[in-house]
Amino acid sequence: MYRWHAPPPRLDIRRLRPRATRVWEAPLVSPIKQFEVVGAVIVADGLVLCAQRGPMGSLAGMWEFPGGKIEPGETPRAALEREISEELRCVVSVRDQVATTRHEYPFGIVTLTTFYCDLLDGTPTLTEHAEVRWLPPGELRGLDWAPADIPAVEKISADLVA
Ligand SMILES: Nc1nc2c([nH]c(=O)n2[C@H]2C[C@H](O)[C@@H](COP(=O)(O)OP(=O)(O)OP(=O)(O)O)O2)c(=O)[nH]1
Repeated sequence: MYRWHAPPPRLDIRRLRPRATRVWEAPLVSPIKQFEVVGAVIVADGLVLCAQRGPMGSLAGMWEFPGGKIEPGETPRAALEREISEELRCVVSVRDQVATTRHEYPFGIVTLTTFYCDLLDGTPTLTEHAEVRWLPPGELRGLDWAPADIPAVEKISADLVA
């Protein structure tokens, strides 16, 4: 007696789905760290305060605008007032924003927002920086700035150089 056999189902590779990756097979990729940072462009008597980072840690020896990371729940301006009080032992009032830039460093991505500031009280005192210098705006470009700061340095030079 003739028996009809259906042909075996053909393998359709489009229907093959990769099986779910098991946790222990997932690639070990740590997320890129992100830092929200504020910097103070303190201007007094036509001079701009520049600060050199200490010899240890990230961007050692490079020049920056004093400041630091914004803490959770803090506004950028409040963070800047706090950082300047902690780092330079003086009081500033925060004025207009200069620039916001994002730079990818080997250790993470820094989004730096800089503000013009007035010095209200105190004399900048070194607590963690190697050095501070008051420079005319036209001389800012001569320092070895942290890469995230370059657009702000350009903007300040354009704003303040007569
Ligand atoms: N403060 C400051 N940090 C800058 C500037 N440009 C720039 O790339 N950075 C980088 C350096 C650091 O990696 C990061 C800020 O970290 P920080 O160490 O100064 O911050 P912080 O005072 O909150 O430090 P910490 O308490 O976490 O130790 O941003 C700048 O103009 N000012």
